[in-house]
Amino acid sequence: MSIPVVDFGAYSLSEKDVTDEQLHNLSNELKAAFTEVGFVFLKNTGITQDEVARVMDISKKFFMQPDELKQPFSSKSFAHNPNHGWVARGNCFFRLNPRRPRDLKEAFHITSLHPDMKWPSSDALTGFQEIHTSFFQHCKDLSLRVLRVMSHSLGLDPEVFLSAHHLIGTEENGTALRSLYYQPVKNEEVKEGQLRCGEHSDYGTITLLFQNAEGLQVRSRSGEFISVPSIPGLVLLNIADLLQRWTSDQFISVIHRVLLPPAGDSGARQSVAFFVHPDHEAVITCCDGSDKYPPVTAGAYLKERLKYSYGES
Ligand SMILES: O=C(O)CCC(=O)C(=O)O
Ligand SMILES: [Fe+2]
Repeated sequence: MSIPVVDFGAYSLSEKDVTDEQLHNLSNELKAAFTEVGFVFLKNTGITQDEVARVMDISKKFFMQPDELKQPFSSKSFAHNPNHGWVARGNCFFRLNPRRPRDLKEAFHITSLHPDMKWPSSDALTGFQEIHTSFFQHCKDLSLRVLRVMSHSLGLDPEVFLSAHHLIGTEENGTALRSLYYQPVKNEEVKEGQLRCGEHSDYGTITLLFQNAEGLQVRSRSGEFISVPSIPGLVLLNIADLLQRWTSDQFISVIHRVLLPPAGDSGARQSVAFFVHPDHEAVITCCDGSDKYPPVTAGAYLKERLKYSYGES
């Protein structure tokens, strides 16, 4: 198995709209990837490698600061949104596979673009808010385009997924931009079984992923883990659990993980993930009209998943 590459140029962010024929072709290519692999590389999306590099550079400047300077931006310290902000390495939040020791990483989360949110703004971090906000918007725009193609590929009303994603960037929706920093690994400090990111599947509808180094592995249908290359300029897109449920298991959400670097590799690794979730109040019902899964609101589903994974809501 390898991850297919699909040219999204016809519906890139620089295109106003897509023709019926282009939509039809894109639908066919993406449907094959979503039903057989669950992951796909998109090229020519309109999100440029320069933008990705800017997000990673400014994030890295934030992460490289001493903890005292990051602490004021700690998640849970925001009254408006407990998911916004810095999550320190070693935080109990970071155990995507609860059977393994904590993941070796730290992160900065953005879920709300509410004007009252507090952002790092020291001279060294000039542009942090603007760079992240603009990237969030581009990821949102691309995700909505992908969701439109998806509903087309299943022969559904074009609005069926889109109408449940109106509130991205507000308190009423769980979509998150997560900038991740995997620190250099010193072998003598690693616990048995510890990874950069334990085995898991994502919770929402789709995830966009940008990475600057290898390490990601995806589990194939036959059960073996396949290494995914890191290809600058391409967007890695995967199906997450709620969309698998929504599509009555037609689209598959697959397990993935991030390995430790090979012995002797003392490099850090960065990635940026955009986890798309429907609006908290959206009711998710099997789109083929079956009752394979009972209806659930996206907010209740997310809360349950977080409780199970992290023992918190
Ligand atoms: O860093 C990566 O490449 C993947 C991270 C991931 O899968 C996640 O945070 O859900
Ligand atoms: Fe993931």
